[in-house]
Parts: sequence; structure tokens; C-alpha cells
Amino acid sequence: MSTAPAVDSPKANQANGALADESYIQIRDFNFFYGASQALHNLQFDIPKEQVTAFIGPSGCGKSTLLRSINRMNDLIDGVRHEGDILVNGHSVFDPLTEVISLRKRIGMVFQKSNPFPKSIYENVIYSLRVSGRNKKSELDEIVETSLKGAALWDEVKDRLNESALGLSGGQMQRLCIARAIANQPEVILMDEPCSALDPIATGKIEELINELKNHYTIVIVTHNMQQAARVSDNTAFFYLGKLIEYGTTEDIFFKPKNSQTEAYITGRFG
Ligand SMILES: Nc1ncnc2c1ncn2[C@@H]1O[C@H](COP(=O)(O)OP(=O)(O)OP(=O)(O)O)[C@@H](O)[C@H]1O
Repeated sequence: MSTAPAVDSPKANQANGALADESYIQIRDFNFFYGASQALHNLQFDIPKEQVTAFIGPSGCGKSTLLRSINRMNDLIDGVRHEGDILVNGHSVFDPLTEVISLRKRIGMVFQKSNPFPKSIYENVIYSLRVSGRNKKSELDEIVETSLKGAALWDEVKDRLNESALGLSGGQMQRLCIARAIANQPEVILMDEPCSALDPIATGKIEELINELKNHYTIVIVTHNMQQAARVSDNTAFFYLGKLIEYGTTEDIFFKPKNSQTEAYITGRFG
């Protein structure tokens, strides 16, 4: 069961409270501001454990802002502030005692454009382990193999681990970034349009991988691609102008949307 503190009827505040599974990320009365401009309004919903939850909605509706709030990537931007809370596994990510570097390891992130370092494939995978002083070769070898296998990349690169990561294809680089996140043994993997720069074949491989990864990790994905949201996610949250309009199982959101704005967006009539 969830270890989150009791709040007043969280389900009652969900735009669609159909999700019954154990929640892992709890978003509570969350508002977010860039300076004087409010980007997110009173968000309140739960994201289930070891499932894929998609954030969808037209450009500028706040999907990335919310995603980046979960592992406090927005802290890097001047003049931002928030109200409310986000709990991951029962702990506030904004707790003053939370160490942000370790938070970002526990809540890994994969970006729109893959961002490998100009280093070998091997060093890319264990980069943050090296930074934190872990240098035992046998241990690192094992983590590299497990992480690359976890990212469905091992077979393609096992004979060239010491070659530059910059020689990989776009899809392989994106899977390498997933392997880098996995090496930290994360609880959550956040993905911000991870396939937007990839061709359909590379996209298909990442989607297959997401399907596999959800057996071990809680995944939140921002996507503009409705077919992708329908294919990979268990739950979908639809946002408009910084508000959560509707949230539920992907099947309900796509086939039985309750809100006319959701329906219009899903069917491509706006956005
Ligand atoms: N660094 C920033 N400074 C000021 N405003 C910002 C910043 N980043 C985003 N915003 C604003 O916050 C709002 C939400 O933006 P956000 O990028 O979260 O939306 P999005 O749904 O992810 O959009 P897209 O699909 O185009 O990536 C928008 O009005 C945007 O202009």
C-alpha cells in the first residue's frame, strides 16, 4: 500500500479517478510558476508503480514542466517557484533534506535528444558511478553488461564497448542514455519525447524497450505522438493550459473520453 500521508480525498480531485493500482508518485495541489507566469494549476493525481503513464496535450500545456518537477530539473532555472508537493515513494522530492544529485539518480531522465558524453560506450554507462568514486573494474563490468542488456543494446555493442559513443546511431544513443539511467538503479524513469528524433524502426525498438522496462521501473513519458501514447502507456493524463483535464487508463482516455476537450485532442481536432 502507499506510504503517502493522508490527504483529503485525493481521488475526488482527480479529473478521472479510475486508477486503482498502487501509486508511486503523488502530485498534491501542485502549482508551478516561471516568474509571474503560472504554468501549472492545482494538479492533484497519483501515478501508479511499475506502469507507464503518458502526459499528453498541446504544445505549452505544461507536460515537460511537470515532468521536470518530479526530479527537480526545474531547480536549474532562475526565478521559478512551486506550491504544493510531489511525493515519490512517500517522500517529498522538495524535502530540504533531499539531496538533489541522488534524487536525480533515483529518478532518471531521458531527453528528447540523446546526450551521450564524448567518451566510450562503457564510460557513458558508468559515468555517474565514476563521479561518485566507484572504480572496481569487476563491479563496473557487471553494471555495464546488466545496464546495456536492460536497455536492449548489449548484443549490438558488446564487441565495441571501448569505442566512442558518438559513433552509435540515434536510436542506439537513446538506448545508451536509457542504459546510463538504469546503471543508477532508478525507481522512476522520466522520458521527455524520447523518440521525437528517431525513425520508425528506432522508435519501435524504444517502444518495445519501454514495455520491458515497466516490469522493473515506474515510467512517465511525455509524447506528442498519440499512437505512441496509445501503444506504450497504461495510463494517460491529458493537460490543457497547465491544468489536468482528464486522467485515467489509456483505454478509457482513448476510447471513452469523458471530456470533450480530451476527445477533440485525441481525435486530432485541436492541438
Ligand atoms: N524556462 C522557461 N521560462 C519561462 N517560461 C517557460 C519556460 N519553460 C516553459 N515555459 C512556459 O511554461 C508553459 C509550459 O511549458 P512546457 O514546456 O512545460 O509545455 P509542454 O506541454 O511540455 O510543451 P511542448 O509540448 O511544446 O514541449 C509554456 O507557457 C511555456 O512557454
